Amino acid sequence: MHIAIVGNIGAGKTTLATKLSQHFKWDLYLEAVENNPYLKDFYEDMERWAFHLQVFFLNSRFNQVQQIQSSSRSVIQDRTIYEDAHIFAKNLHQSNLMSTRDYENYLALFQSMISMVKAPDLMIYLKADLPKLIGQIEKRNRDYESSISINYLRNLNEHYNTWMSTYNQGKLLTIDVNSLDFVANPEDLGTIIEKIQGELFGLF
Ligand SMILES: Nc1ncnc2c1ncn2[C@@H]1O[C@H](COP(=O)(O)OP(=O)(O)OP(=O)(O)O)[C@@H](O)[C@H]1O
Repeated sequence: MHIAIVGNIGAGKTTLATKLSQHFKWDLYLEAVENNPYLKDFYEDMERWAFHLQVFFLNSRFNQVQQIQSSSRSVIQDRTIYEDAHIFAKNLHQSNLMSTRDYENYLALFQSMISMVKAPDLMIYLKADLPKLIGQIEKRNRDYESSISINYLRNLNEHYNTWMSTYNQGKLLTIDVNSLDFVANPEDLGTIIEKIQGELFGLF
């Protein structure tokens, strides 16, 4: 079984994925952040590094999906290959930070790869408004994320809402995390676990 958590920067995907993997004894697949050779440069100059970063993420996510698909164990994945293309690359192109030539080249590569990718059995969308996202990005205080603008986050959120409203490739559970704190409040985590159980094992 393949469960994936999707959502904007700072939505809390990594934290929730870690907690769910412990609770359900699922294997955990995180994003390659520490050894990403482009992320820091990208945040300093998006236009210069957009294409390089997107190709890196696409390849790393594709490798991850292949591992997931060949595993016989249940897994939880932090962010999907769909978000790279439908959210991040699309936004960079629309914001004139990636040229049409590079974007089309990227999309052709994505199309070749996606034909080999099976959608997750359950997708969990962590939906958060800007104040929540900003608060969590500030709290974790990663050096390279200090240059993220409100506008960038807002655009990404709009892309998320558009993409999620048309997603039809599998089960989707949307969780509004604006007023939840699944780190400080165990009952908030309990509510989320119940919802997931309902989706995965419920009768209807
Ligand atoms: N395709 C992409 N294009 C641009 N930036 C990306 C892409 N995929 C991931 N990132 C960025 O890489 C970093 C990954 O960090 P991390 O794995 O902690 O995820 P996150 O988005 O911050 O999620 P969360 O806070 O919900 O766990 C973030 O700054 C994220 O936005």
